[in-house]
Amino acid sequence: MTTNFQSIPLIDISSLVAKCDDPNAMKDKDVAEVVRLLDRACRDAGFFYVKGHGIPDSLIKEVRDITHEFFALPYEEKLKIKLSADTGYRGYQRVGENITKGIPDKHEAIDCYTELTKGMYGGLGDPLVGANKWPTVPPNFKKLMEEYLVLCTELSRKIMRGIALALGGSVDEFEGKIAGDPFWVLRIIGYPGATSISDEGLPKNDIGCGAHTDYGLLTLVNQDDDKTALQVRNLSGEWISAVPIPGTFVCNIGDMLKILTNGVYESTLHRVINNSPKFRVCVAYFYETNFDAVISPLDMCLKKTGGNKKLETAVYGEHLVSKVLTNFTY
Ligand SMILES: N=C(N)NCCCC[C@H](N)C(=O)O
Ligand SMILES: O=C(O)CCC(=O)C(=O)O
Ligand SMILES: [Fe+2]
Repeated sequence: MTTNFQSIPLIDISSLVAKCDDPNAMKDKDVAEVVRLLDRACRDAGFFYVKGHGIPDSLIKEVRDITHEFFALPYEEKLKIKLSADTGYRGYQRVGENITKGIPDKHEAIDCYTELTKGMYGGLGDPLVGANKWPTVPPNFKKLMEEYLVLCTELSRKIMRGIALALGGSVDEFEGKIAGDPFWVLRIIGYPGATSISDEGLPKNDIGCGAHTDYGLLTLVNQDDDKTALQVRNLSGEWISAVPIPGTFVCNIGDMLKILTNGVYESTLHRVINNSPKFRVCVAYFYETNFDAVISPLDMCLKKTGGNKKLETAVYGEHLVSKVLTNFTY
């Protein structure tokens, strides 16, 4: 639904993280307050920062540092894990290879997904079949990212528990058939620094990632804390910067959660412009539904919106595959 928000709310989720698996969680006044703040943030902006998430700052920082190290390698080294249709769209893409609304983005990235095998889900996932392409330099890259993925999955499950309560549902509303077996996407992204100068004499850059929405339930953004580049669009079309706040993740809602809530929560448009002269990295973890989940508005959300189904039913895996196939020219 989104509003003319001018800033992105920051929520301390420590009580939710500690207690969301306790059957009496909602009776706890600190949890109830987090739930209320989540509801406000998801309605107003579809974007929020979280602190008190329990993932060690040292690990979050190591993930960004190793990402800087990888992108600083010679191009030939990075090409050893090149992404193509043959790799199931997994691996490294150079600057300009990913396309958003027809325009090449000024970013390079490694894309990883839950591994799929041929014929799984009746062939729905076949374009994405393959093993992830992890770099062998820096040597501990795969191990670190896999450790990080486990923690992001667990944290996302907990935030989704809070969101389920925020909608007035049961705590496990998004488990079972919706996301009892959540698919994940990891995008390890590098944005080259600005090399030109604006009329005002400031560094300026091309668009690092064009305006888009995310595809699934919830995104956790781990961004460099010394460059402001991520921008979120409010109702009047103003771009509000998600200024880095050390120790936090930027969280945002994806298309599947928008459908589930019948638009009560928005998958807000956002884009990236790195106007800093320095190279910026972001590691974005996407917590998605089950790959084959059939997603339509929940009854409790239909009730909140006058009973009319505003959004079409979607199959998550189809949505993802159609996006991935248009993000590349092959
Ligand atoms: N898995 C997710 N959400 N990836 C977001 C990528 C957004 C850019 C992409 N070219 C696009 O147009 O969607
Ligand atoms: O670089 C960022 O801060 C966000 C990237 C993003 O929006 C995405 O990969 O979907
Ligand atoms: Fe995004």
